[in-house]
Amino acid sequence: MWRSVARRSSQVRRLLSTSAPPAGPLATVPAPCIVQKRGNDILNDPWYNKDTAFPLTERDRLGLRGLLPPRVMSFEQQYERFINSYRSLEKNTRGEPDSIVALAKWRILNRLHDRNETLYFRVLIDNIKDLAPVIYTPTVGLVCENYSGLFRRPRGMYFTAKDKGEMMSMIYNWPQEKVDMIVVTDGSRILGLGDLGVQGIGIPIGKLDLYVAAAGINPQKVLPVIIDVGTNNEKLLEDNLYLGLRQPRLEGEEYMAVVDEFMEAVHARWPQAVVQFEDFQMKWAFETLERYRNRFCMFNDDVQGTAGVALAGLLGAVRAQGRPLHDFTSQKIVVAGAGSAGIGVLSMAKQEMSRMLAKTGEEGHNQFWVLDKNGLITKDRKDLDPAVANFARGHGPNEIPDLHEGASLVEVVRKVKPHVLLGLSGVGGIFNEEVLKAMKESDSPRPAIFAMSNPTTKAECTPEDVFKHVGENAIFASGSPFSNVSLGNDDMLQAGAECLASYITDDEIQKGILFPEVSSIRHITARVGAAVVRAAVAEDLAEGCRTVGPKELGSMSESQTVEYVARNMWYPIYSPLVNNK
Ligand SMILES: NC(=O)C1=CN([C@@H]2O[C@H](COP(=O)(O)OP(=O)(O)OC[C@H]3O[C@@H](n4cnc5c(N)ncnc54)[C@H](O)[C@@H]3O)[C@@H](O)[C@H]2O)C=CC1
Ligand SMILES: CC(=O)C(=O)O
Ligand SMILES: [Mg+2]
Repeated sequence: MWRSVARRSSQVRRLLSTSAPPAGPLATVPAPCIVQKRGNDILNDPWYNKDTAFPLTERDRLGLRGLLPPRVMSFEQQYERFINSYRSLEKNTRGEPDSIVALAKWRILNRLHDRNETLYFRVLIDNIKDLAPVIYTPTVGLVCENYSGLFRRPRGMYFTAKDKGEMMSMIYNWPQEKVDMIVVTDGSRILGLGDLGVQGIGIPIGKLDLYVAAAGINPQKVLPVIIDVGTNNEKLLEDNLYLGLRQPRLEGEEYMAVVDEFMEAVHARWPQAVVQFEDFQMKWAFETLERYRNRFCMFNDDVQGTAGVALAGLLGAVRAQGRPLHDFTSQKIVVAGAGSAGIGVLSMAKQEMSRMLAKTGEEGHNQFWVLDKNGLITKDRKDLDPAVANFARGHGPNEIPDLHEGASLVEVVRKVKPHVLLGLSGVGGIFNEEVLKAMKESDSPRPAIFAMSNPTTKAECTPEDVFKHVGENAIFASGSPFSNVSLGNDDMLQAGAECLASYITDDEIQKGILFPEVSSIRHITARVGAAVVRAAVAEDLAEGCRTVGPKELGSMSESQTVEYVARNMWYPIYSPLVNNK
């Protein structure tokens, strides 16, 4: 999961301190890599392929002599060559419509990804700020919408309703022995773009690319997955070129049986793999989370991951007002969107408030006003989902008089005068001029506006709108590249969120900077990762890895844990290849 803060350019600057852990490889001599292939099979495998950079000795060893042009290029020369082609493409497409340029950039990167993973990830890591929006939101939305037409080569695995009874054997078709991280979607709610069926596979692919680049996950051990149970998108069903099942979505027990079989198959082959659920429509997001969270190593990123990062932003907003963190418990928060993401954020914010209040023994109140497509949600609403009912406004003495069921956003903002206005509605532009002008009357000296819906066209407002209508002092955050590596349960998420929030200095906070600069993301993920490891150890949930067990993790100091995490991050360098066929 990733996002960052949008700010006026005058406020943008690099944030990292020099004491951050190293982002590059720790060993200068890479360990050899045993390869079972020879000749063309190596050139056609993007994981082993080095293109023109195979040294002559390796060409001899691996049966490559004569299969490549004679000149041996260095990694650096290959890198420069690619960057030059990328820059030429930028130059040549100047003035073209944004979507054409975005897809052209995505294509050139995708071709490199299909050919040479090591070079692809080095390019991505070194240019993360420029390229994250190409491999993830907003371009990934466009890619998903056009996936069937753009398709050239498969990536990841495709499980469908027609594979019932076969998944346990299908899972062994994946060529890698070991998988650590799976991102899976059923394509039912892709960003704010709705049901895109099988075309939603672009999301797991893009997210995993970010995890490799930002968090140092080994790309050989990740698996993007789509579970295709059909689509209710009429346009796709009528499209002859659509690559998914052309049938309406399975529902109820039939749907659940397919996802159950997939989870059992994954667990049978890789019992320790983390399975991240992504972009499932709300009902399935919550149902699968409840169903699997205690049986499998899984989490839902839209519900839990978003909450972790949003909480870090909410805590940052309190600091930006020059108030102690404890004052978070009295922040008035209006949320537009009561879906998987909105309810996830609200639940975590409520937990954090309760935790803070428990320390001082104070009593808390409902600090949230939640709206969905039918306006303000109150206890008068019929057929309320239990997850949403927790946040419905009632009729008690702490309620604002005449804020009725279904009240409009502008009415709610005018009457509540919230400290924070948060959008996770999937509807572009709903924080319009009227709503933003109402935010000017906020009880906070620095009103915070979080327009978190993706892709960009679905953001509730732009930063320009905010600074124009709310004022110079406003704080703005949006959904854009930033990675979160928090896994599993809520305490670990909380630790990650608090670490992220604490990473920003008071000076930066005063300038309205709530999240660190994305170009230095590897340094930050090492620290957030270490905070999560320490929380897992404290909860007795850490399993460790190879020779480092929970005991060793528990005896590490904070800085040793950061160093341990940084040392275990994958970094793209060519390893000497040794044949074993
Ligand atoms: N920036 C980030 O980190 C993340 C952003 N998102 C974005 O959040 C959006 C919503 O995601 P989900 O909650 O999973 O979707 P969802 O479909 O589960 O929920 C959408 C909610 O918005 C409400 N809504 C629709 N129109 C509205 C309006 N005019 N005013 C107020 N509420 C309205 C719906 O009634 C529903 O409660 C998507 O655009 C997604 O891309 C989701 C996860 C992470
Ligand atoms: C960022 C994300 O997870 C979403 O927009 O769904
Ligand atoms: Mg998502």
